[in-house]
Amino acid sequence: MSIIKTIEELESWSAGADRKNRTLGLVPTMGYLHEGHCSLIRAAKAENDLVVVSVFVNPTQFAPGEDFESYPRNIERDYELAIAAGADVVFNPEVGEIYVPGSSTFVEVTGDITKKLCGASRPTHFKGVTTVVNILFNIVRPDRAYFGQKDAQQALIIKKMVRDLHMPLEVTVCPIVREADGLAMSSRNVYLSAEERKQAVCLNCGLQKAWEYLNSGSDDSRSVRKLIEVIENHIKGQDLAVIDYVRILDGETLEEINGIEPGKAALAAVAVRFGKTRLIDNRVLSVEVR
Ligand SMILES: Nc1ncnc2c1ncn2[C@@H]1O[C@H](COP(=O)(O)OP(=O)(O)OP(=O)(O)O)[C@@H](O)[C@H]1O
Ligand SMILES: CC(C)(CO)[C@@H](O)C(=O)[O-]
Ligand code: BAL
Repeated sequence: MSIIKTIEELESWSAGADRKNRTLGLVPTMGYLHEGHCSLIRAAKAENDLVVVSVFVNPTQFAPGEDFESYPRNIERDYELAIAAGADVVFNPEVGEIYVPGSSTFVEVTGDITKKLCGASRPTHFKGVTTVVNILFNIVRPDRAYFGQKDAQQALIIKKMVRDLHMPLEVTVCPIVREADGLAMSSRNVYLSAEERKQAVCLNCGLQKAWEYLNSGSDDSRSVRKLIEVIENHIKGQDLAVIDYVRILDGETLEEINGIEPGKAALAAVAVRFGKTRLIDNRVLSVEVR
């Protein structure tokens, strides 16, 4: 099997793959694969007979001036890593294969869930994501699709889209895979200079400090305002870090909350720029019901 570039080739593979009796898991990616992606492929392989990994740098989720052109690409290496992790097929279409000439249809999830966090900094981003994910679902027709918790807001939005539109598949969200020092793996980490890379660990450390404060027993340990301050103060200690956002919101709806309620998950999410590189990370915060 080699890299599949067209829908026609994918359909002919699918026709020979006994799809009626075999389940298929899809792992959508933008390529430049790392261990985070491989963990999704392994999860897909454990639960399905067949696994398709798509590698497509989707232009509609990048705004003008963002890094669409310079996004790291290495399809040969991606192919090797995907197959080693258990993929049956790597689907790597050209832009014109996904977006037919004259294409003008978008799928958009509305409300707080797409407007907050990355939706505030990248207002057209999620409309591009939900549109391409929809197109990939229509082409591949998976039984299950796999996404990473690193992009927590994206995962919530896709789950909502699937629910709202009665899409006939299951969405699984896999845990964040981190480097040894705690930095969340991301294809964009390769943009970082040596000094930026060292300081980038502050996203995860700031989130860890919030977790520790939440469990410290202080009077204000459940206060969202205080926990945000804890994270911000930690990140501001790094001279190259420029905060885009630090927010703590309802873990399902991304609505505003004032405090962490027992038995209810909250999402602490951060986006931080190091030069031209924008990194994101998050942690689910919860306290036990007593
Ligand atoms: N560290 C990680 N752990 C778990 N899943 C991840 C991780 N990094 C990416 N993913 C997931 O892999 C899928 C494809 O992501 P993508 O190709 O954009 O990689 P990325 O490393 O997040 O890239 P970027 O640098 O663009 O954010 C998404 O569902 C994403 O959440
Ligand atoms: C889901 C996705 C592959 C859609 O282009 C992308 O947003 C990503 O890699 O997270
Ligand atoms: N994983 C996020 C894809 C993006 O930033 O466009």
